[in-house]
Amino acid sequence: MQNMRSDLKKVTIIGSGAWGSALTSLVKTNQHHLQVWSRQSPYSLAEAVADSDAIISAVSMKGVRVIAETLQTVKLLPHAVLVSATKGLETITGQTPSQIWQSLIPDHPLVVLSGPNLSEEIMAGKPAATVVASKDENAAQLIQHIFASRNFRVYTNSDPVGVELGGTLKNVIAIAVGACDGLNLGTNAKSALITRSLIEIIRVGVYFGAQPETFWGLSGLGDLLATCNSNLSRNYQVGYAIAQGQSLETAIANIHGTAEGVNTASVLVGICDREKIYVPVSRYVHRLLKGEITLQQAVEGLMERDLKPEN
Ligand SMILES: NC(=O)c1ccc[n+]([C@@H]2O[C@H](COP(=O)([O-])OP(=O)(O)OC[C@H]3O[C@@H](n4cnc5c(N)ncnc54)[C@H](O)[C@@H]3O)[C@@H](O)[C@H]2O)c1
Ligand SMILES: O=P(O)(O)OC[C@H](O)CO
Repeated sequence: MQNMRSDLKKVTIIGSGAWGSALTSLVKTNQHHLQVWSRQSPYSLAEAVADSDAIISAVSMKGVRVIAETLQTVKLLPHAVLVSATKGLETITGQTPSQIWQSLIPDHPLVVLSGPNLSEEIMAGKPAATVVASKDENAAQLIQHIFASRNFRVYTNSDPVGVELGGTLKNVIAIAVGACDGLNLGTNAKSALITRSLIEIIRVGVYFGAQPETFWGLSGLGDLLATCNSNLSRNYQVGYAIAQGQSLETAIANIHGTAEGVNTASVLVGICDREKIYVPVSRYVHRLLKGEITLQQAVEGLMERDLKPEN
C-alpha cells in the first residue's frame, strides 16, 4: 500500500486473546510502534496507553466497562482515538461496547472495527476485509491506514452502531446455524435461517438507530456469512455441539475462547421483550440455551409459526 509508511503511529492494543492477537499481527505488519496490554502485563494500563495515538480494545464484553472505567482515570493524548473491536451487549444495561466507551470517555473520537474476521484466518495471513466506522471521518481514516495492508482491506463507514450490531447480533444466529448444520438439516434450511435472521438483525438495528443498509455490507451480511459458514467460529461451534448432544456447559468448556452469542442472546431477548421487537430465531436460540426447549422443539417452533408475507 503506497500510503502506509508516511506516518507511523503509536498504537496500543488492549487484550491478548484470539482477536487481540490477530489485530496485533496486523498492526505489526505495518510497523507502527506497538504496545500490547493484558491483565498479565508487567506494566500498568496507564503506562501502556501513554503517548498512544490509537487505543484498540479487543477484550471480551465482560471486560469492556472495567477497561473503559480505568482509562477514564488515565491521561490520554488529547487527539487519541479509541477503537472498539468487541462484539457483544452488556448484561445489565443492554448497551453496546461503543455506547459504553462513548458514555465514559466522550471527549475522544470513537471508531468501531467489525467485519467478517475469523482470527485464525487472519493469523494465517489469509486475505480479509473489515469496516472501521465512526461519526468522526478523520478518526476512521486514521484507523483505516493503521490496519490496511496487502492482506487486509479496510473500508470506512459512518454508521458505528450499525457496524457494531452486525457483528454482535450475528453471533446469536451463528449458534442457530451451527445447530442446523449439526442436525444435518440441509442447505435449504440453512439458507432460509441465515436470510430470515438478517431481517431480524435489521429490526433490532433500526431500534438502536442504525441505518438498515449497513447490514447489507461487510459488517452485516458479510460477517453473518463468515460466522455461519465456518467451524472456526466459536458461536457456530456451540450450536453444532448442542446438536451433537452436548450440554451448553460442556460446549462452552470445549471451545477455545469466548462465544459472545450465548450472553448476547439473553440480553437481546430482554431488550426485544421490552421493546416488542420480533426476533423469532434469536428467541428460540435463547430458549434452547436456557434449557426451556429441545432443539427439535426449536426447529418445529420456527417452522410452525403463523404464515405471513415475506416483507
Ligand atoms: N476471535 C475472533 O475471531 C474475533 C473476531 C472479531 C471480533 N471478536 C470479538 O472480540 C472479543 C474478544 O474475543 P476473543 O476471541 O479475543 O476472546 P478471547 O476469549 O480469546 O479473549 C478475550 C480477552 O479479553 C480479556 N478480558 C476479559 N475480561 C477482561 C477484563 N475484565 N479486563 C481485561 N481483560 C479482559 C481476556 O483476558 C482476553 O485477553 C469478543 O467480543 C469477540 O466477539 C473476536
Ligand atoms: O468465533 P466467533 O463466533 O466469535 O466469530 C469470530 C468473528 O466475530 C467472525 O467475524
